[in-house]
Amino acid sequence: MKYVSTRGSAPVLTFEDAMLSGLARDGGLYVPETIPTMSADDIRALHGLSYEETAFRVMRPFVGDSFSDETFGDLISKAYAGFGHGARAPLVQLAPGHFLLELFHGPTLAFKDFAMQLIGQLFQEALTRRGERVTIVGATSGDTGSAAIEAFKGLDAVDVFILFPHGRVSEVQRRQMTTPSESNVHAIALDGHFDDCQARLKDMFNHFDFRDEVRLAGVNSINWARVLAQVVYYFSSAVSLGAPDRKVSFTVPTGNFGDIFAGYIAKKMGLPIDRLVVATNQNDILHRCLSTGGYVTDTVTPSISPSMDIQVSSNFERALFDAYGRDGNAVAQLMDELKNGGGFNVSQGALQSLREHFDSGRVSEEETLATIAMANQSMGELLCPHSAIGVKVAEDQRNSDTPMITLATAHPAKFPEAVEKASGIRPDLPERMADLFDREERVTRAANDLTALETLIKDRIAS
Ligand SMILES: Cc1ncc(COP(=O)(O)O)c(C=O)c1O
Ligand SMILES: N[C@@H](CCOP(=O)(O)O)C(=O)O
Repeated sequence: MKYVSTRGSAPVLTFEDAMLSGLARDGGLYVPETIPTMSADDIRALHGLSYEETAFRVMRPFVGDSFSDETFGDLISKAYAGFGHGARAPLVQLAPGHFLLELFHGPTLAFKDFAMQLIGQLFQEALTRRGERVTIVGATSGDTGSAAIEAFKGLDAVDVFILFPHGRVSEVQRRQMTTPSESNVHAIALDGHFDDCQARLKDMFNHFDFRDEVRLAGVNSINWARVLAQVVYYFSSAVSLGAPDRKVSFTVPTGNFGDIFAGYIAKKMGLPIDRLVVATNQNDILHRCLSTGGYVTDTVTPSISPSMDIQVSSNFERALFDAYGRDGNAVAQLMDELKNGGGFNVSQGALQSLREHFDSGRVSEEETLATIAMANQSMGELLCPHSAIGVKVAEDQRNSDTPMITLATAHPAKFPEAVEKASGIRPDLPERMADLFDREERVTRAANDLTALETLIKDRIAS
């Protein structure tokens, strides 16, 4: 199995090398050269399997020779052992034909744990075997950072630096990043918004002297392994509703387009998915793009769903690569226009191709609060604001022929203020996190400046 860059001119890599590299050296994102498929019988055979067994069967063809069957199976088992629900990703019914996929039973209470817990294991295994060490730098609007710190803390083959936007993550998210005491993890509060954090991260990858000196690696969804691990729950949930003999649709609260892109990969693999619906908050670049064809950045407006306060949506590049017939030069040109002019227009052909798979909807702050209240009263489910955005768009767009699965991407207790304002209920953190607010915080404030950030990282590694 080989991986190619969306911009067409970086070296072709194996799964393991793509995983350890993060961003491709031409600035693009790695994708599989070809997408392995599963037949209807292969999918039917997933009925009754555990989440871990499903994960093995869905992901195995993408991994190639990088890990043996036995090792890969063991690492999957270790990854999900700490989840707080036997099903790992339970499906609950909200209304006739509408289901909620609860992805918040992992250690940091967000869907990021599904991928991060696994790639923590894969990194440690691969780096120990190779006798190598890497520096992971991640950008977060709250959940990726906490999941990464949780998954990589204390591992001896990695140092982890997480850039988060100062003052723009929830208090629970911040404390999850700043309270672990392990010396290999570092939380950095950047003066800026999430797009600044992500832009500086990409600058570091494109600054080859720094990249090679610190042996830079990434665990954002620029890393293909992150996307791959998220493909699994599309299969597990669709199968539990009757796939491959019944089609389903998914609505996905979306920011960086990684989670919904995993759904697109599941569809390409053969899972009968009807619609993939992008649900955005007021930072709605994806909804605007799918509606008009114009991908034009705007200022990031803080919202009550802070993890989705994103205007430059990294993985959209992977969708564009397919929509432009896998033409890396065309994608590179669009990304240059984005960098230099703040946007681009998607060609008619590419837009039509995107619309064959994706629908979209945008939810205001008021609608988000109203949906939390409605779901609590009428559906018996306390939603986080991100999941509420998904439920609102799903309710607006679903039809009676095809079951709709909405992804619940975080636990309501990560965003207690918004949930309490909407429902009158202040959700509690699980018992194992009950002392989160008593733990000591460790954080470095930093300017939005590439050189200063690189110096900070190099100094920390050397000390
Ligand atoms: C709770 C939550 N919901 C939704 C999203 C959006 O997911 P994606 O960036 O994969 O589109 C994020 C951040 O990634 C998140 O943390
Ligand atoms: N919402 C994310 C933003 C980063 O997304 P990623 O999937 O690319 O890691 C977050 O919570 O940090």
